[in-house]
Amino acid sequence: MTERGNVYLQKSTKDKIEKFNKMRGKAVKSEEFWDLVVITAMDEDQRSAYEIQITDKLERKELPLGINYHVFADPPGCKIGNGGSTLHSLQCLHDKYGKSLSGFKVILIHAGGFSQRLPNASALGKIFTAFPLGNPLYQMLELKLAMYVDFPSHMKPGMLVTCSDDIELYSIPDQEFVVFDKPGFTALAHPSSLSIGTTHGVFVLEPAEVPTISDMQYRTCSQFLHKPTIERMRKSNAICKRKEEEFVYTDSTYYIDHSTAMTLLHIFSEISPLTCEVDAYGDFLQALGRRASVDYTENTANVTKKEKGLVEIRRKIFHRLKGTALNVILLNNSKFYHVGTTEEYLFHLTADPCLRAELGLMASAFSSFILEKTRVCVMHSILHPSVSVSEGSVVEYCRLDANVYVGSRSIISGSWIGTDLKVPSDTFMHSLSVNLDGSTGFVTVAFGVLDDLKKNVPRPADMKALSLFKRSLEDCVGLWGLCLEKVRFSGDASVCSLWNACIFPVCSDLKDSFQMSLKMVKALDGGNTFTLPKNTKLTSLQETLQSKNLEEMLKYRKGLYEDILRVNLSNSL
Ligand SMILES: Nc1nc2c(ncn2[C@@H]2O[C@H](COP(=O)(O)OP(=O)(O)OP(=O)(O)O)[C@@H](O)[C@H]2O)c(=O)[nH]1
Ligand SMILES: C[C@@H]1O[C@H](OP(=O)(O)O)[C@@H](O)[C@H](O)[C@@H]1O
Repeated sequence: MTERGNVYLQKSTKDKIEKFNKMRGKAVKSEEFWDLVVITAMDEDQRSAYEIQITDKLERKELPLGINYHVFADPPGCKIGNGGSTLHSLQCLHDKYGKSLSGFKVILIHAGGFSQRLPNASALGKIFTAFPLGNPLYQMLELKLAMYVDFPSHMKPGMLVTCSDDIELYSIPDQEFVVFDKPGFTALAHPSSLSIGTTHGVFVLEPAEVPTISDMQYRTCSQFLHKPTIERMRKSNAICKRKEEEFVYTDSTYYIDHSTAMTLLHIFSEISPLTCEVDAYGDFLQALGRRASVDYTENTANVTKKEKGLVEIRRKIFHRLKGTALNVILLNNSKFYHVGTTEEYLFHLTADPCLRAELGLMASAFSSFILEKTRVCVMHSILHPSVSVSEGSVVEYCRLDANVYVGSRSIISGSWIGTDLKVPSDTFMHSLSVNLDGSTGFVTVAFGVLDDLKKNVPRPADMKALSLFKRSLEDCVGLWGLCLEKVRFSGDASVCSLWNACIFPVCSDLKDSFQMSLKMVKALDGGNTFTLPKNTKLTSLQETLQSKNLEEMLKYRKGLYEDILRVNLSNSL
């Protein structure tokens, strides 16, 4: 992107944020905003957690008022993916609004799933991930609504489909608008490197009627490739060139008009109840365009679980959608950010100067303490003035007592860190509240920031192959004085991973919980020894989420909120 492009991008992003800020806590006119904001959840439990948070946000005047916010849970049973959830949400909307849906502009934000790659969002949801900007503090939901704030007034009734772990920034010429008025699908497209293209959707464009270079172009797509290899991009003519530099146009968010939404609803009636994951990108967009071919339906390389019936369902979707237009809006001065892993989260919130400048991210947002450093991120937290947070780290929803030290590239979330404690670098620690036999307990999970929570082995005896803080899990449990054979994995015993390893103590106090887990972490670097007290109840992150005490976690955040307001008020006097 040129320097001039960058200036436009920053200005345009700032304008959108300002526009959205004016809508927060105010009743909006129907023309200027969405008629319905719909968020999807994986199950009823997640739905109620999201609903409570939306209600609290409306009360705190963090969101525009006067429109309907809905949270729809996926039906019970197998995971249906964001495509299945799109279909199910359409059904819920149709059941609720009937014919009047044909007049509504809807934004559908997918937020189901465990967020295993960004586990500080597992309990309360990725869409409620805090970002260091705004007053009141933004979460991903506000960021999405702000970045798309110009869409509803230039859109025909229909639905904008988006996920909760990506952000798109764009600028277009003054007096022009992103217009969604065409039948079929209309997707936003961003110039990206070929390597980004391998992990997202890539558009193959029909030749332009009149070749022009502009910040925004309306084009047609002949084929959509999902997570293609570079070789495939080349073979399919997906690669474009500007000043000798190769790039591809990748996907993010897309719009469907009302009549296409009804086609999807019809498809749903033919394939429900769903017994497999359907992808809103791979399974819908690959069926579109003149050159779409059924071949992809057999390719299950990108599918997490290869359930029976998947290929058949994909084929049905393909045949029903074939012939539907795939329009693309090339946003040539735009950026796509994915914030769905701990690595991406740390980079964009601390190290990345681009997103910081574009969104105006702060080092310290809605917290009791202003940090001098720029490459850190403290949000919704109370820090004693003697605290030190090293560069590259994020602290959110925490209390840090006197002389606490946090090393670099660490994530601390929802915790209370007692006086004089030192958290090593590259450490992820997240405290959660649980319901235990009628009383409240606390669990602080701890991982290396780059540990893979999804990697699994078939038997507990194979835990040597799982790596925690660069040590094998087998070594770790030995260092904590645990008997190898007694280590439990919650849930499905044939899938043993860091996600379901019952290695974290349940404590009766939040501060003690952090301290005990920190001792375990420190025992792993050889510096300190630590043996878990006999009869300590141990649990996993998976099990903790199943028995999470939502009220307690939200109460803790609310307490912090009130204390921060109080501290900041007294500091300003
Ligand atoms: N409602 C619903 N949303 C989903 C489902 N699968 C994925 N999503 C959403 O689609 C988007 C992309 O999915 P992923 O990045 O795989 O989300 P995830 O499963 O939470 O991520 P990890 O556990 O970290 O791999 C996210 O916004 C998810 O919330 C689903 O089965 N139901
Ligand atoms: C924004 C979307 O991200 C998806 O990836 P995941 O978040 O599902 O990993 C891709 O699969 C889609 O093609 C699209 O790019």
